[in-house]
Amino acid sequence: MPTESPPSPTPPTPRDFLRGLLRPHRRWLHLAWLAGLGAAAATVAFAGSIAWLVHQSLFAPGQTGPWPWLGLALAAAVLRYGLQTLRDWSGQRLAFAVRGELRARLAGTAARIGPVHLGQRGHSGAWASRYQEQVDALGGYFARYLPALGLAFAVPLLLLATAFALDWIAGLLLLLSAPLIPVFMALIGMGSQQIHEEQQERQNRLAGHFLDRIRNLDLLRRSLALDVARAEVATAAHGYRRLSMRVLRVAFLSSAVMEFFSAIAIGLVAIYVGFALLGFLEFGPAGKLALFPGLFVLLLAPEYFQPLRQFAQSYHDRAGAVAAASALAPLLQPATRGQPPAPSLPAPTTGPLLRLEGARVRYDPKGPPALQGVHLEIAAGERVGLVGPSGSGKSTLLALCAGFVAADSGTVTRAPAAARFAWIGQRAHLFHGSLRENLHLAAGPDATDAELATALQAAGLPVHDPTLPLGLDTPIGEASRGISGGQAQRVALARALLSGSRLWLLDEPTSALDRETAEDLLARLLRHASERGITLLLATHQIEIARRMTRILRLEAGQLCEDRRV
Ligand SMILES: Nc1ncnc2c1ncn2[C@@H]1O[C@H](COP(=O)(O)OP(=O)(O)OP(=O)(O)O)[C@@H](O)[C@H]1O
Repeated sequence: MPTESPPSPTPPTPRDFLRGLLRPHRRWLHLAWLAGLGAAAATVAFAGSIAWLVHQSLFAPGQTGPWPWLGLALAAAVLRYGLQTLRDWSGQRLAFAVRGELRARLAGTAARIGPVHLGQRGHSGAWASRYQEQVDALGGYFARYLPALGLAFAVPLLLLATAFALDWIAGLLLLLSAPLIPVFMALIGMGSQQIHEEQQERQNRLAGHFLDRIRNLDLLRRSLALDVARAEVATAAHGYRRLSMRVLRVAFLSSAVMEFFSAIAIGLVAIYVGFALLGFLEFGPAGKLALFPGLFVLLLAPEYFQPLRQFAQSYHDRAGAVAAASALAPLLQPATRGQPPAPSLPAPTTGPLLRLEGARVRYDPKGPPALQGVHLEIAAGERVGLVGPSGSGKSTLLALCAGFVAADSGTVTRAPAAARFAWIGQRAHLFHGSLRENLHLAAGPDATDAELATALQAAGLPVHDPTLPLGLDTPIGEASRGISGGQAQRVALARALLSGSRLWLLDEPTSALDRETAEDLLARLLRHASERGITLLLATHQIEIARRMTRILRLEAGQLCEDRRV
């Protein structure tokens, strides 16, 4: 029964994405808010006890000693410090948990969508930048902005209620000055978000740009274009620096606006309290304002603005996080158009290893299919050669069997023995690390050095080869730097042997090698496969290689046009 591709899901908005990230870790935010509120209550106790202490020592010096009030002030200060530390710590815990989970999801998505589709969601430089910098860019939002957001409402309300209880005019002054700040902050914030988005886009481009040039250093040197490449990287870096300075300017501007308005408001309260205490103001409660409530309110005024100030300082964290979220959300989409999850048919316990029924693969929903109407059964132990002109769909058929791409129509059924496979392409993908580490990727962490050496020997690369001076400890650079192409393919064969897979998918494994090395590698590959009863699917342009298989499939324009046993 054919399956059609569902419409591609739209990524969540940045706000929904951020909300989704927060949901499982909400408790840390609640703890931060509670600790912040507790710290505000301790601040009220501290200001009250200091104001009372001054009042008593001026107007009733002999009544009670200063010690109880000093003790209370000290206890309140210590409590406030402790609770503020708890608030900051909970915010950091929240950011830590969210970033860890997001990185795990990104890595999981990259593994799930596989190598073919990974490139469609951004080049490797952009993935690296998103995995590292853009996930980090969310840190400030969770560690500072969200705790500050809740407290920017709750703490001023608590202090405002206290101020109103002491003197309603002072309370009114504070109340009227507060809304100015969010209004100006919002105006600045609108511009800041756009700059953040531009900055992150520039950062991605810079990472990709740099990586491309590093990868192609040999080519650039040979074509004498090093100076041009250097100038291009310098221009891109300069653009990024200019944009970073704009981000900083906006951050400073928002803090300055906040400081300016809070200074004016505190000044107003101070003038009111001062004039009322001196007896220049006769109206309302000002006429009979005593030192205790006056001083209490004056001490509370800067604290009233403190949460708003923190909110303002962390506001650009929000802009940065929204920009990062809009880049990260599409990466975590479950599937894009044309690659729905493969139909889940019960895995057969007997019968063919792989069965394709009317399989169609389309990379571009509007373009022609790369494969269509492929009906095929491959039995365990078969050695199948895939031939056909360039672009006929050989690699796509291998990718479909591997599960790197899904059929957008038709079905692919894999027997349990095909769930694990080894892949050898034109160039082995080796990672920066030692030879041992590269082999452990396939063999698992428990494989012994003797097992690794045996596999290398079988692949034609003895561990005591003079070109491997440090044996299994020989360092290998990314893209197999430090060893030859032939040796890299032998490492790939050793990995296939160590993996214990019953199915080997081979995409022109010898095409980049000289004739002698290619012949040796192919002979070893076929010998080990037949000794172990391994099923082979080998794409090749060389018919003489295909003739060494037990079956030949010919593809043309994505269709299977010949299937013959040799
Ligand atoms: N990742 C991709 N995204 C978009 N189109 C692709 C992708 N990979 C392959 N194609 C297209 O699918 C078609 C089949 O390509 P495929 O690589 O499977 O052919 P091939 O027979 O392996 O070619 P070659 O022998 O040159 O490697 C081609 O038209 C190709 O342009």
